[in-house]
Amino acid sequence: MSMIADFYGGKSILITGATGFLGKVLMEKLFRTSPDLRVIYILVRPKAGQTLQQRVFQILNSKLFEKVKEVCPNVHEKIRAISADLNQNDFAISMQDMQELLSYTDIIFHCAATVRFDDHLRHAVQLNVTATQQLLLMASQMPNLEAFIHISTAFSNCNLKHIDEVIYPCPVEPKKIIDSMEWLDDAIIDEITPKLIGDRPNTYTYTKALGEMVVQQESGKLNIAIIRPSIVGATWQEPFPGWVDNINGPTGLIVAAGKGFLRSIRATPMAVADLIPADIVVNLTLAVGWYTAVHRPKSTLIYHCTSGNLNPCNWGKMGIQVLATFEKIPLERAFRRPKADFTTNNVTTQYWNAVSHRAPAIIYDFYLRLTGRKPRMTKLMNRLLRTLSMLEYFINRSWEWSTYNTEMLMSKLSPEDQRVFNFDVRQLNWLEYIENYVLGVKKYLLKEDMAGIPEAKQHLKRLRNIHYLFNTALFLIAWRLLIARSQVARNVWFFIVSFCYKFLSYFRASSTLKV
Ligand SMILES: CCCCCCCCCCCCCCCCCCCCCCCC(=O)SCCNC(=O)CCNC(=O)[C@H](O)C(C)(C)COP(=O)(O)OP(=O)(O)OC[C@H]1O[C@@H](n2cnc3c(N)ncnc32)[C@H](O)[C@@H]1OP(=O)(O)O
Ligand SMILES: NC(=O)C1=CN([C@@H]2O[C@H](COP(=O)(O)OP(=O)(O)OC[C@H]3O[C@@H](n4cnc5c(N)ncnc54)[C@H](OP(=O)(O)O)[C@@H]3O)[C@@H](O)[C@H]2O)C=CC1
Repeated sequence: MSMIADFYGGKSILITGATGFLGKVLMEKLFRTSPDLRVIYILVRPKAGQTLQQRVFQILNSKLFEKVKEVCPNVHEKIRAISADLNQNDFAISMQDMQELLSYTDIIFHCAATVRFDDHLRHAVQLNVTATQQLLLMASQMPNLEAFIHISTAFSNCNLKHIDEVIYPCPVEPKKIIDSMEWLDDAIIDEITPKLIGDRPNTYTYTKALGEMVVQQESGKLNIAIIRPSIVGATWQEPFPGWVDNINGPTGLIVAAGKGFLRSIRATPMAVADLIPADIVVNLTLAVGWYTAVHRPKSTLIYHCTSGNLNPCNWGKMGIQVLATFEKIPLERAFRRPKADFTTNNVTTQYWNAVSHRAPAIIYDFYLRLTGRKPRMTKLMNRLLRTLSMLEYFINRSWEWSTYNTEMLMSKLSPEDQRVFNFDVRQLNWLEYIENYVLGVKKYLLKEDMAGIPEAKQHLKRLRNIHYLFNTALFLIAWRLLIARSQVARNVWFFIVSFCYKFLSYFRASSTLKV
């Protein structure tokens, strides 16, 4: 009998960010392990021309929720989508919905955030700080609330090398930042952003750190915990291996490598790749929800959900396994054969960017133009290079995260809960996980059919032949130009040709003698 699954039975749970990558995996696990929960309220905004209902319908009818429908056939009755925009005052929730939320919510999982690294500070503060503050205010008016679980990131203090499960204060108080965002204009905000974020690489990590401070300051009498996952990757085991549906973190680069766009990446192969599968994050989150509500720790506990100190993998190992998987199971219609390498300094990075990224894009766009089509590869390549430059900070450094609270929690779980809500990253086999991750990218993100693999392999063979042909032509042109200009080159060429001729004459003579 799982105590955690039992705990969520009959509960009304509020999830923000439920339409996001982590939010969906969280909802799925909740429904699957506690089908008798009362309701899951999700705060959703209409998006991309879809109504709330259409968004929920799409989620519930996705592959991710197939198992849920077997154990919880009335899942659509247990999910209550509430129209909300976290950028608005009171989240633009109707009075009636607000009343329902305040009266019934037992547990809150706050996952919503902007995870864009380059978001404007005003927007990042609004979502990652102000919205968190507003949600805490709402929570403080909920008479039945048992726990408030805030999802942060292990990189909120990435300016430090060793990070403990504590909140590190930022120099400027979050309240001051929130206030100033109201009256400063965009130009001034742009100017002060580098000063405010200091030695953090982007507005995302900075505002997530401010968000944690707000949680600490506004906790009041609430029962709160903070979870800090590192780089969340595809699922490891549940509901099935390799599920992923967005291009954040390493996923976008895996796609780019598989399609042959990404040929070189500035990374330190030995730096720790602190990936953590989404299902591990979700299992820890649910265990933390249970522990916080039932054991009511005296202070706000922070849980690191990281892999580096317990079962480290590095970018080198990951990169090799990604490419090895693409050898066996290539993506369809690749631009070039998947072949990439790490560079370690600025000069080689610039060189390979010019030779392996920009030049092929220009040549391909030239070909598109010649054939009357719209050029697009240069634009796409510039986007990839920009993304690479944004991610570089995280793939050239290693961090140490202590995991005392996470390990303490593991020891408090019953053997059954340790099995059902497994967040022990030591059991993960990286090579197997990465292979499933790559397969998941192909199947669930790109929605490619496995039946297309032979054709994808054929396509790669054609690309290889084009590559050989192109290189031979390039060599011959270069050589021809050299011969025309240099006596030494002409002499070498004469020597090679006469050597080959003599070699062939010798073989012809000896085979004639044998006959
Ligand atoms: C020896 C062998 C070597 C072999 C090497 C090769 C193997 C390769 C594998 C190795 C990989 C190593 C990778 C390491 C990556 C490390 C990542 C570290 C991240 C740590 C961060 C901390 C973790 C967190 O807490 S946050 C969560 C992570 N957040 C992110 O990842 C967000 C990052 N992204 C951004 O900030 C932006 O997207 C940005 C700035 C990078 C690019 O912005 P831009 O405006 O240029 O583009 P977009 O508009 O954002 O998107 C372009 C395009 O993509 C579509 N899109 C965007 N997001 C999504 C999405 N979530 N889902 C689906 N589609 C998305 C978007 O619609 C655009 O499409 P269009 O068609 O052009 O409209
Ligand atoms: N992915 C990762 O690698 C990591 C993530 N995290 C943290 O985990 C949490 C979840 O991240 P993840 O699932 O990857 O992120 P996603 O970008 O996939 O999801 C973000 C969620 O927030 C919602 N949201 C954004 N803006 C608003 C708004 N104005 N009103 C209502 N909802 C909004 C999105 O809704 P919509 O669908 O409408 O856009 C979406 O549901 C975040 O707090 C993030 O900081 C921490 C470490 C690593």
